[in-house]
Parts: sequence; C-alpha cells; structure tokens
Amino acid sequence: MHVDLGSALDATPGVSRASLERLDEQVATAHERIEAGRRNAEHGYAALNLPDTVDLDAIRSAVAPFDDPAAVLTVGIGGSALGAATFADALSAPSDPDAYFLDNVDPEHVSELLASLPLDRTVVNVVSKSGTTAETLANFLVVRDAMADAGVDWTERTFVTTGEEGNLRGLAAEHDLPSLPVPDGVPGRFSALSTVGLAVAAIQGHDLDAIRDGAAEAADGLSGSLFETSAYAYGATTYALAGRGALTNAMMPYAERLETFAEWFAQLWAESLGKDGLGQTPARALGATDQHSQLQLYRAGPRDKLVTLVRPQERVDRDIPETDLSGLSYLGGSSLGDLLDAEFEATEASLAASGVPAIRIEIDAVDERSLGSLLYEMEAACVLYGELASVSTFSQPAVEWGKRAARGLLGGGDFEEAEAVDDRTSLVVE
Ligand SMILES: O=P(O)(O)OC[C@H]1O[C@](O)(CO)[C@@H](O)[C@@H]1O
Repeated sequence: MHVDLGSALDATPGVSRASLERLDEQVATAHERIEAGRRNAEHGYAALNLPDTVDLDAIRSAVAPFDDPAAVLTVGIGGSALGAATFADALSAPSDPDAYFLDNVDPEHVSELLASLPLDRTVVNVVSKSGTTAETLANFLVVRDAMADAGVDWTERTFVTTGEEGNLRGLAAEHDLPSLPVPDGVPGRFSALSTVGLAVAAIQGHDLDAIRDGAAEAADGLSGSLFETSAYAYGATTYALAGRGALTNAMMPYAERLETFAEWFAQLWAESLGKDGLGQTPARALGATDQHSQLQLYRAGPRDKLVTLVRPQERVDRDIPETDLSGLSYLGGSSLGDLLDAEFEATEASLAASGVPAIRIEIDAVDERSLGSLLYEMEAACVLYGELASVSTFSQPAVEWGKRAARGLLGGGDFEEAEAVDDRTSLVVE
C-alpha cells in the first residue's frame, strides 16, 4: 500500500516530521522485537509469518470435495468470519458461488438466510479456533438441523476449521469431516491470511497464490524505519496521533468492495490495542456515502479523530450520461469513478482545511495481490502500534466477562458475572 502522511503533519491534533523522526528510533527497537517474535514463532508474532507458513495446497485439498457449490455459508464470528468476508466482498464475481456469513445469532436473520439457501448445494464452513464460542456453536446446531429438515446429509456438505482440540475437532473426527487447522500462535483477528480466511476464497476460485504473494511482498518490506515501511508509517503515525488526542480512527474506504475490510480493521484495531485504558476507537465509514452522514462530525466535531482514507488507484468505471438537469450539466461526460475520486480528494482537502488529521492509503486495485498486501500491512501496523504503546496486542481478556455472564444467564454454570447483571442501575422512561 502507498501511504501519504502529509495531512497528518500540520493538523490538530497533528504530528510533525521531526517528532516522527524522533519516534523512528522506537520504531527500530520495536521492529527488532517483532522480528525476534517472528523468528521464534511467538504467539501473535507468528501471524506475520503466514506468507511463508500457510499451506495453500492443504486449503485447496480440503475444499476440493465440494465441487460446484451454489453457495458457501460460513458459521463463525469475529476473526473467524471477518477475514473470509473481507476477501469475499472484495473479490467475488457474479459467476462465483455466493458467500454468506452467519456471525450473529439474530433468529430472524438466521431463519431468513437459511430459508433462502439451496441447502443441498451449499457448503457449510464452520470456523472456531476455540470450538467453544456460543454464537458459532449455536448457529451450527441450527444450520445442521435445517439441513436435516431439508433432507440434506450435513456430513456431506460441511467442513471445519478449528484448533487441535474442542467440540468442532471432535465432530470432524467423529463424522470424518474435511477439516483445516487454525494455525498455532495466530489470534483470530490476525488469521485472514491463514486457513481461517482463505478457505472461502478457495471455494470461490480466487487466486490464493496472489493473496499470499501480496502478503509476502509486504512482509519483505518490513524494515527498521517508518520512513521505509508503509505499514510502520501507518502504525507509528496513528500511535503518535492517539498520543496527541486522536482517540478515534475513522477507516473510510472509497470502494464499496472494501466496506467489509473496514469491519475487519475495526476488530483488528479495537481488540488488539484497547488495553490498559489505552487504544484508538475504529469508526467504520464508507466513502462517498458517509460524507453525507459522518463528515460533519469528523470536520467540525471534537478534535479527537483522524480519518484514514483508502482507495484503489484502478477501478472499474462507468460513464455519467450527458444531462441538461439544472446545475448538474457538469456531471455529464464525466464518470462515476471520476466523481468518486473527486469526492475522495475533496474530503481529504476538506479535512486538511479544517486541520483534521487524515492519512491517505492507496492500493493498486481491489484484487487478490493488493488485498493480501493491505491486510498484511494493517496487521504489521497494528503490531507496531502495540509495541510502541507497550500493550498486550495479542490477547483479549476483557471479552471474557460478558461471555461468562451470558453463559450464566442461560444456565450454563454459576458465574458471578451473571449475578451482577441484575445489579445494574436502570432508569426506565416509557
Ligand atoms: O474462533 P473463535 O475461538 O470462535 O473466536 C471467535 C472470536 O472471539 C474472540 O475470541 C473474542 O471473543 C475473537 O478474538 C475471535 O476472533
């Protein structure tokens, strides 16, 4: 990815080039720690080795039995769904099997989706590193039941991606299901470039090698200086801006196919960096749409934000017909891509004019290689930010309280968190 930090330098909050040059010494130290973690395949750092360690042939072999599916339904949540969904939404073609993701337990949505699917021609991809995530296992039980009701042998249409132990590993063994391992040392939010994120892309016929090659190119670009590594330029600058008050990072891609990428980025950034009272809130936005909903806040609200503007340099385009509509004739003869690019540049300039920090990220195109590179670089940026902030980048202890409370409320054990649910203060206004 190409990173332009210019609109972050003279902003409020802003970071000067001189302060980035001073920060670069810490980047060099952090890079050494990252490289040591990669060499030793330490938990979390191992994710940055995936371009070398991912077994693409094993992925292709696992899904080979499912020839010519009409659809692939992924049952997973968080990092067990968002990486695959990012690739699917960015890369799917009309001729590909449709990709659907059940990553919530809204009964109406689950029922409507299952009723709409040709279950006899749908591949079910159940993904859970732990094998214990309530939402995923609940949805899997419902999907399996729906397949039985439809007279479909679920064991013929299901494959599993999970850890070495747990419920899903046991199911795969018991029913001889095709399965893929979740690689050791790779937290879910860092697993897009592994079996977890690439199996759906394999079923849809996307070029896994190009995704891997893009990530490998990004890995080769890691160096000890933010001025030589775009991933570190992004990670160091967002860290520096957070330290100067930019506690929200609005991820705003100007491509419909990158909307889910912003959702994937949100988990990566929030769950990795939201520790010890620190962090930077990822806001999901989409250009040009959210110029008409959130830009007012970004430009004229509290000085506590930066905006990350992302666009492909090449895109499929479509002409705008000539028009004599009053005041709109300037659109005719132009194209939708010209308009979107003009909006991108106008938004960037608008933020600069009001002193709001923005970082421009450009990728060549929304294709396999660029996606592989973009996701790898965002992961590396996140790891660097975590090193600079001295937080535990690869854990997520804060999510466990709610899991125990929900389980207790459902009678899944005696958890004090469940008892605390009734202690909350309420003030009801009808
Ligand atoms: O793959 P699993 O173990 O089902 O976890 C799903 C998601 O839940 C979390 O563990 C948070 O609860 C995420 O880190 C992870 O991506």
